[in-house]
Amino acid sequence: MSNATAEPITMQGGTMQVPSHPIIPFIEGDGIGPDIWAASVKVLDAAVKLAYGDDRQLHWQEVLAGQKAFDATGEWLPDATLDAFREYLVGIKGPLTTPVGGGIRSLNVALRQILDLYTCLRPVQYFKGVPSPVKQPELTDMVIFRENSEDIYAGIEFEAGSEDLEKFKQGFSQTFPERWKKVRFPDTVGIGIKPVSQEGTERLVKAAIQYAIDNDHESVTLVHKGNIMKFTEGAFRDWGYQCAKDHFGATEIDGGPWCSIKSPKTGKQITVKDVIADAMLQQILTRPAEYDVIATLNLNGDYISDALAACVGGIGIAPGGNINYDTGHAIFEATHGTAPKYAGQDKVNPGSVILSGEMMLRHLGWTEAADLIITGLNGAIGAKTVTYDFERQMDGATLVKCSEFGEAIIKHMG
Ligand SMILES: NC(=O)C1=CN([C@@H]2O[C@H](COP(=O)(O)OP(=O)(O)OC[C@H]3O[C@@H](n4cnc5c(N)ncnc54)[C@H](OP(=O)(O)O)[C@@H]3O)[C@@H](O)[C@H]2O)C=CC1
Ligand SMILES: O=C(O)CCC(=O)C(=O)O
Ligand SMILES: [Mg+2]
Repeated sequence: MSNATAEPITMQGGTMQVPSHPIIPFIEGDGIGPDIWAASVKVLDAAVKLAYGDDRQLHWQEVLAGQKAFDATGEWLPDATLDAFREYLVGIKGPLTTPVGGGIRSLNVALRQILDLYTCLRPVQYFKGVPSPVKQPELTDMVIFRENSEDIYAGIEFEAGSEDLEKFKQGFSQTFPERWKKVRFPDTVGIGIKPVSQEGTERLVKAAIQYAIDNDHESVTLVHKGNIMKFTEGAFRDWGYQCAKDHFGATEIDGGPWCSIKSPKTGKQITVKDVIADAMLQQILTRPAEYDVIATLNLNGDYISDALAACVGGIGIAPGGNINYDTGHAIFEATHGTAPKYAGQDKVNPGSVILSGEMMLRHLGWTEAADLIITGLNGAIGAKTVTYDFERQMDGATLVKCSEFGEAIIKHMG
């Protein structure tokens, strides 16, 4: 163990300053969270050690959320946890449970909203050898920019039969009597509100286009259901194109609305296009090579993330990060949830959190350590030492536990 002092990551003049021994807050998570975290932290520490010896080290600081927090403090998301993510800028988390129907609202969504982590960044790539339900999984190579702060995830809902709904109904039906008549069963209805703003759209689309420029991508596709939800999803499309023009000098192709940007880095053209979400969900199976960077709204992004993860071998290796590119705040986390039926069995694939950690290392600029994780993961999959989710679909594979898969990744790093 190094004796160097642990320090916070800071932002100075819009640039992230990463000390050699940064303090990284982590949430273990509910359900399968503790199993996955135990395996993942070993992989992340091993990659850093192998890449930098004693010169660098991640200093983990546990913060509480979910059941563990409630049992210890009576709060599901204690202020101390939010303060730690605010102060230390970059952190990582396991999945947290959200009850369906009633109960607490999503703690995962709350973290994103309170810290204004407006981008949910979810890269989807194929690792050779991973079993997949599609014929050419290697054609799926996309990066999802899911808007994380708006849409129906803002949680403005009125429960059927509640006093609040009665108040909402009164105000709405008096102000907009013709529209209220369109509600089919007004006595038993529950209502949700879907806010989508120009500012919210613009910062997300700007981040997606900048990412395409920085990482030499060919296209950015705005995915929406704007034919039906004209002033939310349709506006997302229009504001997205406007953003491409205003901030990146995009020009229309053949009279629009598709447009093209000349990359200031490579001089290549980047196409900005759009597609309606249902068509996109069939085309990711039939023509995945046509999609590259995806910019979409919150709910679409949630559905698309899991669908694309399935195409490249499943949610067990689907990573993500929730990022505010302006303040530098970021929390990395798997795409999957708490899979409660597997909790405590040391069984599931820790790949999603390990790859979320790999994204975090890359975000910190620790690319050598990040690269070692990819090498290790490819090695473990290549050797067919895999967890149940892969083993059940792979010929001649050796079934290993969650912890053993982490150890196999470490073994194959160097
Ligand atoms: N960001 C977060 O913290 C998220 C939290 N959630 C929450 O998680 C809870 C459970 O949600 P649920 O809908 O069951 O979705 P989950 O993603 O938790 O699980 C669904 C299925 O996905 C597969 N799976 C999930 N994780 C892994 C893994 N690490 N390795 C291998 N397979 C995996 C399993 O499939 P199989 O049965 O085929 O083995 C599992 O049964 C809910 O409360 C939900 O709100 C959900 C998503 C994100
Ligand atoms: O917060 C939750 O429980 C679910 C969130 C989710 O599915 C996601 O962000 O992908
Ligand atoms: Mg989801």
